[in-house]
Amino acid sequence: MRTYLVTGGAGFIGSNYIHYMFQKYDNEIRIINVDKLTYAGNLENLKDIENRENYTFVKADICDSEAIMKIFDENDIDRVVHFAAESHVDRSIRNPEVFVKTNVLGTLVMLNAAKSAWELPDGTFRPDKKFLHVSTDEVYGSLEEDGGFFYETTPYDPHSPYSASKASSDMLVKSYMDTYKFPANITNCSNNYGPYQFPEKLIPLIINNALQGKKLPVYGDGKNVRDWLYVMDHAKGIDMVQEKGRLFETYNIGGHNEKQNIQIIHIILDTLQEMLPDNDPRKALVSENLITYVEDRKGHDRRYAIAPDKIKEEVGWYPETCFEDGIRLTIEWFFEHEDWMKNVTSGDYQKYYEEMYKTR
Ligand SMILES: Cc1cn([C@H]2C[C@H](O)[C@@H](COP(=O)(O)OP(=O)(O)O[C@H]3O[C@H](C)C(=O)[C@H](O)[C@H]3O)O2)c(=O)[nH]c1=O
Repeated sequence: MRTYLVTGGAGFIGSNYIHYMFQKYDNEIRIINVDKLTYAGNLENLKDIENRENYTFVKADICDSEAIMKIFDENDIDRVVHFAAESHVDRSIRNPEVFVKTNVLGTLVMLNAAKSAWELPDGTFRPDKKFLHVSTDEVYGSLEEDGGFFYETTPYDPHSPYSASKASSDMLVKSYMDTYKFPANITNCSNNYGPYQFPEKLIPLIINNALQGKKLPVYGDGKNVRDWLYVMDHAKGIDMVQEKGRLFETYNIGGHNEKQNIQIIHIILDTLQEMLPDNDPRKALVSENLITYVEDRKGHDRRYAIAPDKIKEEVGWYPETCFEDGIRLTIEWFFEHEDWMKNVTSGDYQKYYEEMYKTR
């Protein structure tokens, strides 16, 4: 039975990946999930699988090399899938340090632990051990409004402290592959959306605010473009890259679904109107009048878009969920998980939200 070590498995993408993996492999795999449980990590995301015999949760910080080494000492890990990261651009602009610590140093700890567990005396690695580093398309910088794509060969040009920290972590993984022939892959994904996403990110924030009749903050002119990827498609892509991709390669994973932020907001409002029953009091609150143009994000990247070629040709992956379906599935999930949203937006979230939008 293959054993996976998933870092950041209680977060948004990590928890969806764990769900995907158990749906696909059921009892054929074992998953150890190591997560620090920051504000963005939530064991509620994994409630339905927490009692599985082939699942273990370890609360630890990936920067704690002793705790990470212990996991490798006690388990014969076959696959590492490294999600754990600070991920919110706005937070990185306000407080970059924690991004460098978790994203850069934490990745180094993971690399060192896997290397020392998997390395043979002759400097080669035990067969069939693989490390996958989950990263972002933001490392490539920003595209012009009217064209072009990010390719795996596009030079890195990160702009925010967040993307700079992810670019650094990618470079560390690359250096381990180049120097030690460490068996790894890097994936760079576009903007994810779907169940369990923390409402600091555009889509869940807009859904949550609209349902409460709160203002919908649009940064700048609202015409920045993101390439939206349904999170379960991403989970499938990661698994396919790890099993079918060429070792040492980078694969971009994009939604091929470019939309301006303002378009996203209109689609959400229309879909909410359509899905809410007439007798639901929230229906009257959902309105375009909530749209509020606010101060732009500093250094706001204009456009991200990923070329479809490499992962499709080499691995056979493509995004299966069209945005219309993905957004309905997401909204349906939020309707069914009102308590989840209430829990994650209580306490510190209010403080964060008020501070973030004080000047906006
Ligand atoms: C929260 C918020 C955002 N925006 C704008 C800013 C962006 O142009 C777009 C999406 O913002 P968000 O913060 O959701 O995501 P990105 O900054 O594109 O970054 C995200 O996608 C990449 C791939 C990652 O790697 C990041 O980890 C992930 O956070 O909406 C607004 O206009 N209003 C708002 O209230």
